[in-house]
Amino acid sequence: MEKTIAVLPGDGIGKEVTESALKVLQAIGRRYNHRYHVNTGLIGGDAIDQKGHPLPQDTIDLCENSDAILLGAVGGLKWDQNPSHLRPEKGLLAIRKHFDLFANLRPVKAIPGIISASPLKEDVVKSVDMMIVRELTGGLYFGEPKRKTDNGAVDTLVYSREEIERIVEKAFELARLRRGKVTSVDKANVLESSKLWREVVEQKKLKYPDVELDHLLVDAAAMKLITNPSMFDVVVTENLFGDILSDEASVITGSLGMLPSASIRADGFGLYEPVHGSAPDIAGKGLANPAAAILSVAMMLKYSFGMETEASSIEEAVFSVYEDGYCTSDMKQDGYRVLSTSEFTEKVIEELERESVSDHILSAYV
Ligand SMILES: NC(=O)C1=CN([C@@H]2O[C@H](COP(=O)(O)OP(=O)(O)OC[C@H]3O[C@@H](n4cnc5c(N)ncnc54)[C@H](O)[C@@H]3O)[C@@H](O)[C@H]2O)C=CC1
Ligand SMILES: CC(C)CC(=O)C(=O)O
Ligand SMILES: [Mg+2]
Repeated sequence: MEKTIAVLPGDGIGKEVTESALKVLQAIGRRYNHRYHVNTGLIGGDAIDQKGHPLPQDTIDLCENSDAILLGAVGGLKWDQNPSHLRPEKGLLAIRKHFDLFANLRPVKAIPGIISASPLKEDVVKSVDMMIVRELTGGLYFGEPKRKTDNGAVDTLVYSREEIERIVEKAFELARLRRGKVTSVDKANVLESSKLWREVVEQKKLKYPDVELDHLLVDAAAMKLITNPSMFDVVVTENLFGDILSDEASVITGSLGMLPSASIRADGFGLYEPVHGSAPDIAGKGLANPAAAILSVAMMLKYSFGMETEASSIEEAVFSVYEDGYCTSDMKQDGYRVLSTSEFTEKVIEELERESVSDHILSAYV
């Protein structure tokens, strides 16, 4: 099997964790005899500095000619005072819109082997396994008018029925493959866009009588994520709410550095990136947890290439490192040895290669 991957490291720790992700991807290639052709492109602050645009045309061309996109993160203090069109984040929003990557999947699971890294009580988090489905190409981040003057500013939260229908359909379909429950999160007691959201969800429900549905207002959902996170199977919500709730949900795992994401469209083409940002506060120090980027590779193999076995082997390898008593500094626990980004990555690769040997031995007998 051969695939071409566009790799966009971006800024800050995006570069560091993408390096880890690529090492694991090549280890998967060795283990399963796959060939991954990697082409690297510029996005975000680096692209502004080198090309004068947060998403240069040659990066778009590179991605158009690839089977999937792996992205690190964008942003940094250096560009925070830039005019809006020259902020790194615009590059990320632009690539999502360009490729119509409307469905952002953010899985949140308790991490076996280091449950205690969560600041929440073990009996609250131990069985958590949710999928946050965030609408990614509409809402407040893209609505017009969007402008600021000295005397005021405006952003516009707009959704069409079709934009809501397709993300809600995705959520119900995913719920059928999981535990059969959708929780729709909105602010229907105030926002007109949420009132339409809730109407569409109720209409879609009629097509999925086998799927359980409940609605939560976003403020109540934020509270439930802490008090009763295991109530959630699939959570579907709009762009801004999903952005905020997924960072909050990362607490359950013990670190934002654990959360991968898939941003996909109807034909399965996708962009895979950690939920976290460029973390300028720890960039360049070898402290970044690469797990989110590594698990994003697993999501790419699963959602864009249908390689469930290969995806599971990455997840098992990551979890094994924690079970063996290792972690990165963000998950620091008594009794665990703290590893640097590269040391943690090497441990994951060792686990993948160890499993490979055991597969080989097993295949000799079955
Ligand atoms: N997808 C993307 O490219 C995103 C970009 N950003 C950008 O990132 C920059 C920094 O934003 P922040 O609000 O600080 O968010 P952030 O997600 O970069 O960091 C938040 C906190 O989590 C920690 N953290 C994040 N990832 C980590 C990892 N892998 N291992 C260990 N610790 C980790 C950071 O050290 C920081 O204390 C900004 O320019 C922002 O616009 C923010 C979120 C997502
Ligand atoms: C530029 C931001 C919207 C990135 C972010 O926070 C996210 O996608 O989670
Ligand atoms: Mg975010």
